Amino acid sequence: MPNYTIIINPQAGSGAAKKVWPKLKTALTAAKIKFTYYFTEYSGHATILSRQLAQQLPAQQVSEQVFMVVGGDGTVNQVLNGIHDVTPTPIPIAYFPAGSGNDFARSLHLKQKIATFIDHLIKIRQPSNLNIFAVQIKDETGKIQQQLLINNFGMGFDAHVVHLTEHSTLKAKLNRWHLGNLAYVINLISVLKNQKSFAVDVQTKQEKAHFDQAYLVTLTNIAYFGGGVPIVPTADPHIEELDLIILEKPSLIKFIGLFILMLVNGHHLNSPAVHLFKTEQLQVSCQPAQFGQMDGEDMGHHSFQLNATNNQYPFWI
Ligand SMILES: Nc1ncnc2c1ncn2[C@@H]1O[C@H](COP(=O)(O)OP(=O)(O)OP(=O)(O)O)[C@@H](O)[C@H]1O
Repeated sequence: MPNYTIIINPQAGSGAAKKVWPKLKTALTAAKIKFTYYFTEYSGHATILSRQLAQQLPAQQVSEQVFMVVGGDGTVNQVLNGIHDVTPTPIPIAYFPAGSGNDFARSLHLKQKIATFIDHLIKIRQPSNLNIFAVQIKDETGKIQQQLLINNFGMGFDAHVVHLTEHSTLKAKLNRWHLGNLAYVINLISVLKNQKSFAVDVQTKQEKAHFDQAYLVTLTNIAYFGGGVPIVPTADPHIEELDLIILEKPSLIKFIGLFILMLVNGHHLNSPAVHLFKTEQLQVSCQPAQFGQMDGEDMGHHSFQLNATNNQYPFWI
């Protein structure tokens, strides 16, 4: 059985992770699982903390280590970015979902029930490789960021919703009644009123495309975004594939119709206003500046240029 280094984000799920941790800790101890644990202390700390902890591991212990995340999609993203290149053999990541949206867990059917999680954990013998994306993000200042992502990168509509939600107290208030995702729905209405269309250029290995009236541009590794909205039902992290969906600005009535189709049967993908690229490498850029989101984290307001490729990472799930 591996040694677990556990990173808990006490803020995830507006405190859900902090609340569940004592019960999870008791269950891990009862199951005789070996672990050490650390709480994140500020936003972005999971990357720094996990990196430091991975760097401190004696070489002979690396093959027995698993890093476990107790938090949401953003914390998994940060731990992955923290540890992925520290050791010659990547350290697998286990995950107990305790965030607000938990889209990564949803796409992998991971369990939030402690007993089921522990039962499964003790049966795992080897990691499973999943697809992740390596992205290079350049903004209008020329600043380049290299990041790994597990779920999606969005420009425009979805990122605008994330921006408003992350900058309001509504999500925290609603999370008290386990209704945090309602904050996204409420902000979605405000974004519907304010989001303008924008220009997007796409280049894949196979084709080039330009859209003058893009509204939502989302590169995704999984079926969901925004806490369970099935944006690309065929996207699957078990498949080495980049899925880019572009929605051209629809009328309000058409948007509502597409949204209903998306929730009901995924037939929004058949609309002429929706364009889906499935590829192994792509470049996408937007003009003028738009809000961006990566794995549900606000990336600010920029004219992004994105380069993305597939990668594989071992998960202990
Ligand atoms: N101690 C802390 N204080 C304040 N913010 C923190 C702390 N630790 C982590 N964070 C930040 O909390 C944010 C949210 O984390 P996370 O995405 O895991 O939870 P969530 O948003 O509730 O879940 P999901 O992404 O699944 O919707 C991240 O941006 C992270 O940097």
